[in-house]
Amino acid sequence: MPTAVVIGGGISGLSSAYYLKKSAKFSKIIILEASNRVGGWIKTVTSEGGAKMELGPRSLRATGIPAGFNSLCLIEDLGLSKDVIHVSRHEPAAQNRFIYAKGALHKLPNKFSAFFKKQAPFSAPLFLHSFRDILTKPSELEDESVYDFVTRRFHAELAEFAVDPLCRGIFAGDCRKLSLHSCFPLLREAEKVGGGPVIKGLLKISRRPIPPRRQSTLFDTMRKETWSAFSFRQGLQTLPETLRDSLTSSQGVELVLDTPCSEVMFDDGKAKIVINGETLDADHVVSSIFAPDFASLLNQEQQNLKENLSKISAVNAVVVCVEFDGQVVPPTPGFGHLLPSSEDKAVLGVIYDSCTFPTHDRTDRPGSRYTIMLGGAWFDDLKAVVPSMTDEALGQYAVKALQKHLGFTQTPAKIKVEVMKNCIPQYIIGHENILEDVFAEIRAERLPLSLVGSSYRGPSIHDCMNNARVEIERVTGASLL
Ligand SMILES: Cc1cc2nc3c(=O)[nH]c(=O)nc-3n(C[C@H](O)[C@H](O)[C@H](O)COP(=O)(O)OP(=O)(O)OC[C@H]3O[C@@H](n4cnc5c(N)ncnc54)[C@H](O)[C@@H]3O)c2cc1C
Ligand SMILES: C=CC1=C(C)c2cc3[nH]c(cc4nc(cc5[nH]c(cc1n2)c(C)c5CCC(=O)O)C(CCC(=O)O)=C4C)c(C)c3C=C
Repeated sequence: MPTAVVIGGGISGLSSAYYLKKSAKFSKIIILEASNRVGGWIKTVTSEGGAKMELGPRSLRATGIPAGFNSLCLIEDLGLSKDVIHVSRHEPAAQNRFIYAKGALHKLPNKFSAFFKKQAPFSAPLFLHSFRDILTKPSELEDESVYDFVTRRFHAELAEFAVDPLCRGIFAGDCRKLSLHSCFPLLREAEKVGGGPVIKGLLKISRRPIPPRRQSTLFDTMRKETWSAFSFRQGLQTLPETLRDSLTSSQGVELVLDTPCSEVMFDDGKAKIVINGETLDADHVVSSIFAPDFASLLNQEQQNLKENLSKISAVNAVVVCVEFDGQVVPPTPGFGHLLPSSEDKAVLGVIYDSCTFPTHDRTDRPGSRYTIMLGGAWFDDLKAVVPSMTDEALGQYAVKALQKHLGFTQTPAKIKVEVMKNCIPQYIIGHENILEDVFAEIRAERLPLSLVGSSYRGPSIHDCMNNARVEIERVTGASLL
């Protein structure tokens, strides 16, 4: 009776368990979760009055095949289509994205004509920066930083005022250290297939037909209704909770909460997993936890693997969700604004939650929600300006930044602070080499081990779910979309 053990009950672990179950190749699937809940970084809290506060991720991007398509198929199969809420591409929350630079808010270009106008904080129309792209040959480098790539092919100004804040809004990371190869593989590929010009390469790639492997009504709806981003009526936590319910109501699946795995050993093609001092035998192990945390569970026999996995780093962030009484609106409605690191190291950006998903506002009376994100790769800079690092001091610091950026004089009625340790892995230059060594060793030693989760190939919820499917398809040989 083959048994699979999944370590971690975040979105990657739950998706892996779902696909393991779907494959019907294991008669027993055990999910071990250290905390008392599922979802990992996905965490929605509902305050009195019914307002939803997302303490981690808040939306999924409406994107195509394969990763976005995979998520919508899974959401549809879980019976969640009716619970999805979306922002359409034509709404201000999708059209208006800002950066706060040189002490003011600037709208990022959102239509073709905007590229031909000079728009602060840029010193020239953005189309001028595309000339260098046309004239620059492809790089021979194996990898380079995202910042170096953009500066080499376009302009340092684009790197500083657009790409630096973008990387803060996806990786909470520093684009001078992040790897182009691992963070934006499509841009690297575009340079290669375009023979230089990235714009030409992106056009070529976009013309490649990727036939869908199945039909999805929800995906068709997304396209027809031109969604930009989506969530769920009761918040993002609906997704892991529905996965949990689907799994625990299936035969042969066991979810064990409050149970950290403390050791993993491999012997003769099998695995032994230690929990609460007892040993569990498994035919296959799926680790969905942060790579260095998994490394710490391995013994000296896997010294090489331990060392390589420990090289993957992550950053800490602080999420401050605030709620005002009444209508407190930004100068222009939009998704939110990001800050270049040259503007403010400690403050990453602000999300205008009520503009994006007003359905999540309190239902008993008017209220307005915002989220301020702090720290990331600049966590030490945050510590320097908020030495006590108490929830109260962090909350006050975040509110001051919000008031300054948006010109508010009101103070929020509610402030919720969440300090998140190692919440977002950093794919720094050379990340792909580490992964190659790790996966080569697993193959060479025939370890019954799958590594999934945000530590490896993409931090978005789409990436986590799609990579889980791809890996379980590899292990089981089943087609699972
Ligand atoms: C602030 C923030 C905002 C984000 N915004 C977005 C967004 O808008 N859109 C988007 O797509 N993505 C976003 N992301 C990224 C996304 O949320 C994460 O990458 C994703 O949720 C990671 O899921 P995971 O299952 O791989 O890992 P985790 O969520 O870390 O899950 C791992 C689980 O394993 C458990 N665990 C740890 N150690 C053990 C052990 N020894 N034994 C058993 N269990 C263990 C943990 O308790 C946890 O539940 C955001 C992330 C953060 C932090
Ligand atoms: C507008 C302000 C934003 C802040 C501040 C922010 C912080 C932040 N984000 C992540 C991780 C991710 N965010 C992702 C998507 C995403 N984030 C923002 C904005 C802010 N993020 C937007 C507008 C989006 C949607 C992207 C789009 O629609 O184009 C993702 C998923 C990326 C994907 O490929 O789908 C991640 C991951 C962290 C860790 C963070 C600060 C702690």
